[in-house]
Amino acid sequence: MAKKKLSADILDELHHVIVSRKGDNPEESHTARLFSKGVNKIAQKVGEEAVETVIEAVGGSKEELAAESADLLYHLLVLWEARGVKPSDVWEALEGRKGISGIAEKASRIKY
Ligand SMILES: N=c1c2ncn([C@@H]3O[C@H](COP(=O)(O)OP(=O)(O)OP(=O)(O)O)[C@@H](O)[C@H]3O)c2ncn1[C@@H]1O[C@H](COP(=O)(O)O)[C@@H](O)[C@H]1O
Repeated sequence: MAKKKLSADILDELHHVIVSRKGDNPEESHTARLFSKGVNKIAQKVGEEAVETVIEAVGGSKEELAAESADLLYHLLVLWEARGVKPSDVWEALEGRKGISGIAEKASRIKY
């Protein structure tokens, strides 16, 4: 069987699953459990997953870095939903930065 072609579309699919878990039983769904704990706890989890990603980036294998990155993206999507941010809001922000050098953008922010 042909292997499914994976792309960032999977983030939109995951977002739909995350939204569908709202109000579900926290005993049966990790996502529902996170929502039941509130934004502060979800934000804390994102911070933990970010640290774990950084640890794997400097000392782990590529596979471990990819796995921790997946954990981070999942928890970040849950955080966005908990704060009412849609993935498309973030995609728009990225789209708006296309063609703008990060270095030039930073220089434009420096005030003397
Ligand atoms: N991508 C993920 C995903 N990545 C990580 N995790 C879970 O995140 C948890 C992280 O474990 P930790 O011990 O760090 O955190 P914790 O259990 O909250 O413990 P504490 O930090 O509270 O002590 C694990 O239970 C992982 O299984 C995920 N849980 C769900 N998903 C996706 O979400 C979908 C829906 O999941 P449910 O909501 O559980 O049905 C799944 O089909 C997946 O596609």
